[in-house]
Amino acid sequence: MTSQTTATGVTPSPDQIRRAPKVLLHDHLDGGLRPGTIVDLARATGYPHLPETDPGRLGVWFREAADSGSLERYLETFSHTVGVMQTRDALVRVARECAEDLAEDGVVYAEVRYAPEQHLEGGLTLEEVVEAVNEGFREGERTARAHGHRIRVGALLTAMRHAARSLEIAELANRYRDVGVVGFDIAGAEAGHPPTRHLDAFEFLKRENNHFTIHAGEAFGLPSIWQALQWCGADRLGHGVRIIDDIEVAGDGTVKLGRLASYVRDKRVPLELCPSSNLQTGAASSYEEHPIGLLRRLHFRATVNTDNRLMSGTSMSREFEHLVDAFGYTLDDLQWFSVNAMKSAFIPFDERLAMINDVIKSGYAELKSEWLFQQTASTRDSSGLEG
Ligand SMILES: O=c1[nH]cnc2c1ncn2[C@H]1C[C@H](O)[C@@H](CO)O1
Ligand SMILES: [Zn+2]
Repeated sequence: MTSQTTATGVTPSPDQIRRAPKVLLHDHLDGGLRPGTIVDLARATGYPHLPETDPGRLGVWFREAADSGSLERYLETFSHTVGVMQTRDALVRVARECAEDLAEDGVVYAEVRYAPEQHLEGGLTLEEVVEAVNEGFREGERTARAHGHRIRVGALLTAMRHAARSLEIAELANRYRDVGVVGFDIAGAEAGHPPTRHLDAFEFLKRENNHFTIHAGEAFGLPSIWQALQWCGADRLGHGVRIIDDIEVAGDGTVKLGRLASYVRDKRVPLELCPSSNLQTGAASSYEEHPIGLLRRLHFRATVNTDNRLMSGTSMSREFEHLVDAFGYTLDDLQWFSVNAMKSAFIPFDERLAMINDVIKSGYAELKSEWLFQQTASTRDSSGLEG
């Protein structure tokens, strides 16, 4: 694909997409390990259950096993990544590499989530887990900077929705809120595990003026989104893609929003959309048919995310590439998604504003101006003015 103009902007090349400043709000630490690191850690920690020990084949195994059409089967693959993340050293390394990989991909701000309760089998306490991951993120930010990339990473602490530790994890997130943790989440199989089972955790966080997102509207539809917003008070929706069920598009193209979809749009509720992940779990059937196209047109607060880079063999750049191919998005569209995501981050308003004005808008302006100069040069060449 080469860069070209459209009426509304510039269609970006893969290289421009990689260099564009990107913001990632929904990425799982235990869904983004490098295959080679999983093999190393399994060897170092004596984890005997890996389905493959060659990194290349292991990467393929994760993508294929996760490509099942069911969220429950998709989630089974995490037993191997979580299985090798049970020591302090493993957690520091995985978090450091996560920050490095995101920075290398042009992500300038990321909120990365994980469930501390899943990393206690080697004898770590919840606090030791959080401190190890924070240390890894700080190291990764430093090594990224040494390689010429700037990234800031905040952690979201996830509680598993089938378990009963959400209040404890919410309290943990609150204790570490000014030291690396920016919010809270619940994840895991959606059907049969409504978010309302965790009301005490959400009410605690609201009383503390803290932030949280909820995985909702992925495998289960509108009732899950409604509960997450109207019972639990979620600030953002993890996925939320099934809000599309409350939007009717008539044959003549007119669009009618139901009450819930109107609320989500009117209140600017951020949707943490994850296109590739949705294709694997069956929440969408192709990139072209993914609801993000309509949601972007209707000006929902849509954001683009990776969910699990290992299981989907993806990155932020690849997610953007898929959308550029499917919907003809321009640099202006990618900037719109990035600004939407930055507006929706859980860090303070003044810091979000500075990221938008001093990093994101200026980064996209630079990419757009590059194109302008290339065009000018080739126009002058072909007009013979240079001769
Ligand atoms: O897309 C998802 N939906 C629900 N749960 C998920 C998804 N991706 C990962 N998880 C779960 C599995 C991980 O072990 C856990 C914490 O990151 O979150
Ligand atoms: Zn997720």
